[in-house]
Amino acid sequence: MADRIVCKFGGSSVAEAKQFQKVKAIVEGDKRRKIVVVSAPGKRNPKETKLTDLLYTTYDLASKHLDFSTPWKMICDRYLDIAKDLNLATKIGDDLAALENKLKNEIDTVTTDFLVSRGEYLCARLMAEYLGAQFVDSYDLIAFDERYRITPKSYETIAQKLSDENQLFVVPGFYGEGPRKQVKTFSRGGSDISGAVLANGINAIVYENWTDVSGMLMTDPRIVENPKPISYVSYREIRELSYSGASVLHDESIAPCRAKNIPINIRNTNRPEDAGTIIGPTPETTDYPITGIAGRKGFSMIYIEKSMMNKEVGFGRRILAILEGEGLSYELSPSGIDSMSIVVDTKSLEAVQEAVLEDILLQMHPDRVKVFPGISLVATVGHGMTNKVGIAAKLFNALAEKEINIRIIDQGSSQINILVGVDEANMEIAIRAIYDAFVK
Ligand SMILES: Nc1ncnc2c1ncn2[C@@H]1O[C@H](COP(=O)(O)OP(=O)(O)O)[C@@H](O)[C@H]1O
Ligand SMILES: N[C@@H](CC(=O)OP(=O)(O)O)C(=O)O
Repeated sequence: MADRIVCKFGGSSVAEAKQFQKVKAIVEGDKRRKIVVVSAPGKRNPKETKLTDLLYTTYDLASKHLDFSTPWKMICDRYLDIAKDLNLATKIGDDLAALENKLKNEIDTVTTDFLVSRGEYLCARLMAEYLGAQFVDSYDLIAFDERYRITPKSYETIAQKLSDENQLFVVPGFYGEGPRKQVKTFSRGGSDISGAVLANGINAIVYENWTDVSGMLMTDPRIVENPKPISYVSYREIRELSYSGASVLHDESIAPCRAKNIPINIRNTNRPEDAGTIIGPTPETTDYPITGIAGRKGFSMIYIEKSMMNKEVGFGRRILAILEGEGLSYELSPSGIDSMSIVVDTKSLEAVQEAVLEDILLQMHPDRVKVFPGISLVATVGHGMTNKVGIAAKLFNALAEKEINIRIIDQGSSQINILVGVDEANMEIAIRAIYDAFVK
């Protein structure tokens, strides 16, 4: 079996014709790069809107029978410019006109997921023509079951449909086939998952994830100026970091690679000479006790207080059952003797908050129940922290010096992640304080 590489190019790597040219040079630079996955064109500058967001706006307007010409024209211009600048023969204008017609005259037959998926679909069509590669639709490769899990059959389909080892394939990221034959997208940033699933399906020797930074940095470069790069990070560490907000890699893209020990290499399309970050199975010793810091906003804390709670058998289980009954998943649940806090996603809570609180009051008879919105979670991650004395003290001291009130503390049993909950307004300050304490 020949060694093959799956390479995924994110929105920033396909934002315009000159980025397509860089992609071509990269793909042609290593003959093992046989499967190319693309996102929809991203921002050409920080002020621009991602094409995926323009598609969401277009759908929103079209479905309300409002004028969608402004975002739609921006979408069309992006594709037409790329096709023109690269002298492509594809009649992309015809595809766009057909889509526009559907939006105007048959909007009831168009779903959000279908329209938004066209961002990746059209980009992949252009890329396939530009690279002289075979286009394969991800709808024909990746299938979801009723609970939106990727079906095991998908991996067999991928192996079979992409079996020609001499062929270069281009596949759109971000979507697949839903359980009712509809187009179904992943969550935002999901092209990373598409690439990982294909890497698993074809037993790739490496999954390359090409973006606009030279690998994973110790924290978000939009928060700390020039954070130190990470040359190696374990699957477990990256999962904690990406789940907690390190948006460079979608957290659900780790499992498909981890299952087959396929290393993930994060690389920079604008600096292909940089080695980037390798993500692999084993922990490695690093210069610092921590590997990275990440933060995510948008959480709420449900706080429940009841005297003698610890003696009430099944209290925690029944509270969680109430959440389950409303289809609400929870992130973490630090508890005391007479109190319990449950951290949930604010947006998901909003839809069911009234029902959840009513159920808790009626079924659990608490002394007090209150929702605190506006919480962010900051994760400090690293194998180097395990069994090391003083790490937590240093971290809390750094936050205290900045007068940041800690709302939640959770050191997972894995010991490779210390999570703190702070007010959203303090998230960036907290990340900078922790970075300065451990790295500077
Ligand atoms: N720890 C981190 N290391 C590197 N980049 C990070 C980190 N946290 C957040 N980012 C951001 O992730 C961005 C890359 O992800 P994304 O915008 O999804 O790229 P793409 O369009 O290539 O998929 C970087 O430009 C950077 O701003
Ligand atoms: N285009 C989709 C999927 C994706 O993965 O994009 P990117 O690779 O640019 O993060 C999104 O914006 O969510």
